[in-house]
Amino acid sequence: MSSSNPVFVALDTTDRGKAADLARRLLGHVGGFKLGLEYFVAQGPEGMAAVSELGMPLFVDLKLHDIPNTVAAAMRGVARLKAAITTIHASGGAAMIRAAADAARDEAAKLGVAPPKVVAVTILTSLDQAGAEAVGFGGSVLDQVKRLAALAQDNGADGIVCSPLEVDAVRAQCGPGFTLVVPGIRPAWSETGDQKRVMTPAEAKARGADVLVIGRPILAAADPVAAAGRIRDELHGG
Ligand SMILES: O=c1ccn([C@@H]2O[C@H](COP(=O)(O)O)[C@@H](O)[C@H]2O)c(=O)[nH]1
Repeated sequence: MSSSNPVFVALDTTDRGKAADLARRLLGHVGGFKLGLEYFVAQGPEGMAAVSELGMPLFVDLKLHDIPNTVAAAMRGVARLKAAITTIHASGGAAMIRAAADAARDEAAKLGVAPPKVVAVTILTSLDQAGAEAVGFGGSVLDQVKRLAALAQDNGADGIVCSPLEVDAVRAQCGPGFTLVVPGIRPAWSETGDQKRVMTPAEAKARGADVLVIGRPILAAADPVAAAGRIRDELHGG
């Protein structure tokens, strides 16, 4: 990941021209680009290339969650996109996590490229305690995130996705080499929207997040480049 700028901007759009234009404008202001399911469904692999050809690290956020055989096959396709980071759901279970991690590494080796970091989504940052309980996660959100982080780490994942609120506890549990990808980032000047477990970029970074995923605070700003610059300044203590 970019050591100087941990921000991956979530280019959440279905529009290839808009994604590529924003990515071009944000070059040098963020550390990488994240493209998700809405973009992939609309634009496919060619649409991903329209952003990856700009040369910045690409985060392919498809949150795969299926039986191990299906996830492994899909993960081979993700590796062919030359993603730097990609996601699965930790709740897919041990065998699914292992299949995803093995497939990513195996396909990348065949292509002679670096494998994507396979990171496992724990509890979505749009869920609060009540929301997590409603889908059947018992105990505190923090305990569930720690449990899923251990499952992911034990089965070959490179890291997890969690909210900034869990970063220090997961870091203590999983150690320095485990990649913590953190959405739910909200500068003090931005709206929370549907995110429930949030923190500012500087707070999340100080707690030990490796990658800060930021969408609407940049995308919905009147001037996305200025918003990205403001976040970068805040991360440097400005
Ligand atoms: O738990 C999760 C996992 C993924 N995301 C993704 O991050 C971005 C956040 O966008 P904002 O506009 O900054 O809220 C978005 O692409 C989500 O799909 C997440 O928010 N929480």
